[in-house]
Amino acid sequence: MATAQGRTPLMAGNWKMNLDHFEAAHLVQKLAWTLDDAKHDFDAVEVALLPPFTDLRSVQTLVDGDKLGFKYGAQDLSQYDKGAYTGEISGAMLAKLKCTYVVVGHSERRQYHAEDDAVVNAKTKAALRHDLIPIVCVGEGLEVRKEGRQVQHVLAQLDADLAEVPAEKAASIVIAYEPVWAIGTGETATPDDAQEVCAAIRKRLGELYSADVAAAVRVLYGGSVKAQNVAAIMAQEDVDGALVGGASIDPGDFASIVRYRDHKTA
Ligand SMILES: O=C(CO)COP(=O)(O)O
Repeated sequence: MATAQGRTPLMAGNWKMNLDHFEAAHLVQKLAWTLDDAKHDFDAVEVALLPPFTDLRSVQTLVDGDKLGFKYGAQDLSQYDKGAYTGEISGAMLAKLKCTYVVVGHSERRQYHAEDDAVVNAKTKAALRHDLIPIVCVGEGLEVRKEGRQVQHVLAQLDADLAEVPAEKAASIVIAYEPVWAIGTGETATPDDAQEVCAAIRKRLGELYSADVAAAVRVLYGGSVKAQNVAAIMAQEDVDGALVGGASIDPGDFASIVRYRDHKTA
């Protein structure tokens, strides 16, 4: 069952640099048991696991072998397809592991690895070359938010990150709005804050591409999403899912987030 807007909600767990491959297998199994107990319909609410690179093979083996219903992907990729780039992982390697998604331009990559919009754009195009769905992250820092320039800031990132991405590819992309000040801080954007920027992103996609592309693209919110706040955020018209950090490595918490439709909203 899609949202009222016809888009399938996506709950994506960004494990960040947590869990080795043993721990990954444990989490996947616990999550599978919990969701199976709740008879979760993966077609109604898609669930993506985004573990560290070293866990991907284990996650793939479990998910594919036991037909668990999860999608999975990586947290980053190289902008290059192959060659002398020590330490990098290519889109082709991720595609070979049957990854569906790859996160691009997470604020932690931008901040700690000096990835600018040109790099994020190159990585977005690299993902698309290998038929991976990029989850392109955008979001403002606290200073920008205090000045009330969040929409302007995020749209400038979006324009640059999607430069030269053709319309036929753009419809499959996922955009994640992650205000930097709300990541790992316990601070959550209010549902209205999330809606304001997610709606602006969708409007811009309409301007850059077409009304059809704008209507098709899923826009996620990320930043301290928890079982307690997810339903109110998901009730917003232009929010199609969540990119969850901390709460995604606890099977009970993440299962509860995935099952947000069971929650009572105040
Ligand atoms: O960065 C995030 C997901 O990519 C959000 O992290 P938290 O949910 O831990 O705030």
